[in-house]
Amino acid sequence: MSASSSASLQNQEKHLAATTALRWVRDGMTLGLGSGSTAALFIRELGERVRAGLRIQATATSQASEDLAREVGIPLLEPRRGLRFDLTVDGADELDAQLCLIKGGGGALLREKVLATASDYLLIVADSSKAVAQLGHFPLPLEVVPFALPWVLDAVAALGGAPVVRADKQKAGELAKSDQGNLLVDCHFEVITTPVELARQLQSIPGVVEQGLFLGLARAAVVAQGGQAWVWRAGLEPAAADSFAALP
Ligand SMILES: O=C[C@H](O)[C@H](O)[C@H](O)COP(=O)(O)O
Repeated sequence: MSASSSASLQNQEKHLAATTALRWVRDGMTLGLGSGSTAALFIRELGERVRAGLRIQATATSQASEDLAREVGIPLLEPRRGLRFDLTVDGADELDAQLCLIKGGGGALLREKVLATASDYLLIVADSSKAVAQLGHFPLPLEVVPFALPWVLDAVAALGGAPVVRADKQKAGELAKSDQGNLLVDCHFEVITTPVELARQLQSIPGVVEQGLFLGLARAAVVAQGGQAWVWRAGLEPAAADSFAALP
């Protein structure tokens, strides 16, 4: 398969995952809006439903998703005490059969984890390339306070994570910054055999604001493969998404 037809299949899968998730959004819900290209497809489709009369409110996990939500007419809620989300729909960079995730490829891991934690239901939407037997091939992102960077790099290297400070793709010679103005470090572990232990070790490094392992947070994932959307739940066999009239 050529690179362009594989990218187009991946886009079709992302779109199928996003539209499948949309079927389970109900009037009156308060939603968390994820970040990245798959979540963006969901936000665009959600905007169409809002313009057709669906009543929901939402908070976004990144400035880019917030801008998109505003553009497509989704009513937005500012963060406030007591705010909870019925459902957050977000993408992932990798997911395994236990619904352990790597997130943050787009740098939005901190706000994504805040909203995931404030949500009653985190639903992941993904194309089939994201499903892996073991996490770690995708470099694990960290959000890091700039002052702490050298020592964070030392600590990650000592854990075997081959850290790379992320460059800004748009501005040559500059480093990428998160929405909070922090730096992003991608850790190349290749295989993560003990994610809980690794998450604890990374989170305890001073200066690491957040790390991209999302463990025990996702309730389900819609993984699209070709023309079929599957629902993944931790430890269960994937089931056809069409068999669920409401959130799985
Ligand atoms: O920081 C970015 C997020 O974690 C995204 O949800 C993740 O990178 C997946 O993005 P995409 O849907 O573009 O593959």
